[in-house]
Amino acid sequence: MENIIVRGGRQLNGTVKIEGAKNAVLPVIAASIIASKGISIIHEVPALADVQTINQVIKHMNAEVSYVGNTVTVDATKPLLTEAPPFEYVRKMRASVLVLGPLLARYGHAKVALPGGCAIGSRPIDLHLKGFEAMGANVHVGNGFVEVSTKGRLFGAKIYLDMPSVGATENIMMAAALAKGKSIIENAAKEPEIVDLANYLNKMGARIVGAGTETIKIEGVDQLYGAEHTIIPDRIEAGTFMVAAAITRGNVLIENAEMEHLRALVSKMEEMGVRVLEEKNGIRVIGPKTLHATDVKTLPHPGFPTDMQSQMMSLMLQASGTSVITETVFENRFMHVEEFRRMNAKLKIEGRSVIVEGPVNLQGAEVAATDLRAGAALILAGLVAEGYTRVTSLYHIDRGYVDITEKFAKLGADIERVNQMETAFVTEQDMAHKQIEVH
Ligand SMILES: CC(=O)N[C@H]1[C@@H](OP(=O)(O)OP(=O)(O)OC[C@H]2O[C@@H](n3ccc(=O)[nH]c3=O)[C@H](O)[C@@H]2O)O[C@H](CO)[C@@H](O)[C@@H]1O
Ligand SMILES: C=C(OP(=O)(O)O)C(=O)O
Repeated sequence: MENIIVRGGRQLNGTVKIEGAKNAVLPVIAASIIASKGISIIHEVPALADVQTINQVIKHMNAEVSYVGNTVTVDATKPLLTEAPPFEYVRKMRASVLVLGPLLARYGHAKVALPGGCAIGSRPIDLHLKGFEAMGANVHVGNGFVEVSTKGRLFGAKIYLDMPSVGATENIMMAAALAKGKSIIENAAKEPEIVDLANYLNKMGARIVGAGTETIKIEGVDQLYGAEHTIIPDRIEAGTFMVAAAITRGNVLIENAEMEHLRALVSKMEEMGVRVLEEKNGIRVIGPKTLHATDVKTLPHPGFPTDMQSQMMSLMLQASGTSVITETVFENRFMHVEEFRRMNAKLKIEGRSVIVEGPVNLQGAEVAATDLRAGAALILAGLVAEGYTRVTSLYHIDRGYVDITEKFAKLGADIERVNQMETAFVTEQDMAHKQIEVH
């Protein structure tokens, strides 16, 4: 089993290049199977475990998929199976449910293992299913599966989402693209990844307007075709490196980062005293001598992203004063608090908020990545902690970050990915002891 070991105290400087967005590429690859003619060529695909999983899912259904360099090519023109692979895949990655909309619209049937709960909350898919029902589908849930079917074509419908769910907006938008007539999604999610998916669907021949606003209008068409598309940069990977620059008081150019996608984070970082500059190729972040405390509440886009909540907590731990971070998107996304405490963090959970007392002298410790962003946040804390931090459960981090160790090392961090058996030390003292033994 592999771990990441980081020794704190190095300032990060230089340039880091941001990959294509995980949360954009997964729905785009899922959408590619809606094309009954032509192939799709998708560029800037990040080499993530989640990308391998979604590729496996659509391969299992009979799509031909190749992944060369950063380009995925999908040929879904052969008849597809409408039953997605077993729970194993949905357990690994909830985005597997995004094949429901395309299959239902193209074949009038889809069956997928029902996703279970996960470390950040229960994450139901009721809003996806209500949307399909409004378009005329029958929904059957039983024996751990969800099955959706319709006799003829789906028909266009007006769908109001109780909350602006990203996945529900995507699934409904894909299904509506091939439905008969006009659909309207109200209270739709406005994330940049929704816009990216709509742009790809429109290149395939769909007629979607309003993506990125709370009302999306979709005029259904009879057929969709493969198309070429380039995935937008990953705003959460960018945000993670922005925090890395700030927390180490470094100076880093985050290449490809899109200011427009990062407004909420930038404004909070500026409030904390961080300098954030828009440059031609991306965003430069310069860490201040003193970080100031602030309050943050996670919200659907354009609010502060829940996927940056744990990384922001790392930064708050270094800020002077009391910060409050409130999670409103997921009901259980504070698993990292216990891990931060192992590093000497002073954190108090009060309902959906965490009170952060800073600045604190973080101490290296063995900590587990409880989800992918928590894993990244623990590395960030490790960058400024005294001594060695060992981060375990790396499979979470690998779902969402390409070469994270190498990228941090290139910026000057003392960080290494090791086989657990090779290096048993976790603390400075242990390390020193080990060196004495060696000499
Ligand atoms: C692959 C992907 O793009 N993942 C992102 C996506 O997840 P995902 O699409 O799963 O997130 P949603 O926006 O759907 O979830 C937001 C909230 O709505 C609730 N909900 C959602 C659907 C539903 O049918 N019923 C329901 O109650 C969820 O439990 C959660 O509390 O958006 C989240 C919120 O920005 C991000 O954290 C994830 O990184
Ligand atoms: C929660 C996340 O992803 P997913 O929805 O794929 O679990 C994330 O990217 O932070």
